[in-house]
Amino acid sequence: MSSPAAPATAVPSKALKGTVKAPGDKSISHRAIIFGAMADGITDVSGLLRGADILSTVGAMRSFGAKITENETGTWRIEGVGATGFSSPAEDVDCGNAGTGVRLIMGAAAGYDLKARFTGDASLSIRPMNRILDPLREMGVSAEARTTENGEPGRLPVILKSSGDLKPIDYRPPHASAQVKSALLLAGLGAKGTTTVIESVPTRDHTENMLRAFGVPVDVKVAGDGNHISVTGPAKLQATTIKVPGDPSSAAFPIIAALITPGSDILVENVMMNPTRTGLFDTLNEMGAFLRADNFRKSGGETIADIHVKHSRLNGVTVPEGRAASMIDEYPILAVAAAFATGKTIMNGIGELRVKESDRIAATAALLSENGVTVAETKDGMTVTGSAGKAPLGGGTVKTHHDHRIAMSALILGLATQNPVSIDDASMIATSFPTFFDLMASLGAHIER
Ligand SMILES: O=C(O)C1=C[C@@H](OP(=O)(O)O)[C@@H](O)[C@H](O)C1
Ligand SMILES: C=C(OP(=O)(O)O)C(=O)O
Repeated sequence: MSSPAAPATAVPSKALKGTVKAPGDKSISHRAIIFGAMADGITDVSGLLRGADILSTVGAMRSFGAKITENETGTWRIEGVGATGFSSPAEDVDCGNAGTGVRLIMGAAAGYDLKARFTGDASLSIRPMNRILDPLREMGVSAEARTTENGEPGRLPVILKSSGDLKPIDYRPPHASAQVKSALLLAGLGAKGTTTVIESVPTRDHTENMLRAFGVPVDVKVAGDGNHISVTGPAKLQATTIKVPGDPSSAAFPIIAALITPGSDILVENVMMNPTRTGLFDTLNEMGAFLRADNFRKSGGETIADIHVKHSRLNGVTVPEGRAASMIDEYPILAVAAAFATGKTIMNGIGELRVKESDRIAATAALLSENGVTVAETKDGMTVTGSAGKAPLGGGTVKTHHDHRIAMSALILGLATQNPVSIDDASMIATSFPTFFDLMASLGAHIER
């Protein structure tokens, strides 16, 4: 994104009170737009996240030939390309700040006869793409990518060329990644035969669930060496109707704000409780948080619930490494909660955080130490020493490195520190949580822009 930097400051706040609704899930929103664009017929999507990442995906899908409109009630209508297939975009496909967007779209595009050039913002342009381009090349795709000045290959811009006639593969990604799994399953729809992704650690299963909703069989075999997830191509998607549930990764911000701000008592409604996404809630429960999920119901094929949260005394814990995939985007905000706990919170096996929108281990460690919290960083983890309920000093100005989750985590910290916490740039928050400021203000949080 090229919007000008927009500093913001969180001021120590009174107790947070009230009821809010979690915004639409980002992962499910990307998939709804991409799958709807590929499908035969008209897909209606309600509850879509209106974040900048999703708007980039909408733009990308239009450039491949889908017709997408939003009506006055906020429902999105997608007329998919169906049997015509994606066509080569006339312009660069700019995926903005969205790793999920660019990786899933490159996988989907690989299944068609086309050529496309993919670009992104400063943050996306330094994130690794060979994790999907290498297996796509094995399937027969030609992909040229940039090598950085430091010699790191596989960066955007990427020029992808495919005949659409792909070879199915069996692939075990070296990192736990739903984006890699999803890209390969989408490419597999265009291959003749069965493409299998083998996951040693399960990652979010939204692609599997949503492909089934679009009429594509997805086979999952649980074996000793992991889950074998297969699609058999050529396969066609049939348009459907999607209701997007609320995003647990966004809900994490008001939830932790309430846990650390004395006297708080809030309800966050509409939170997706898919077990591949709820590792943070398990961890907070182990830390002794008052967190009660209630009113479980089904929405858009997922279970959702309302979460009641009260300010709590937290204890430090060791987060099991096997849980990382189910809370991968929540470590920066967990580290903020850990700053208030009694004892140390040890987070290991999270090297993947170094290749997100920013190096989130380094950025989180800097965020905390700038504000008087003791934190030790390792190659693939960090340990936070909590203040045993005492408000940390605060007063720092945090560098957000084009990273929405670092920006929001710093502002939440500043609601419960002794002094205000500032950030250099709040503009990226709109990528995943465009209603963050209004939602937090409705709970009584004092954040100045
Ligand atoms: O598939 C998805 O929707 C996502 C997968 C995760 O990335 P990785 O697959 O790189 O772990 C996560 O960090 C991202 O926010 C969304
Ligand atoms: C890592 C994230 O997203 P993406 O990979 O889609 O940029 C995130 O939202 O925290």
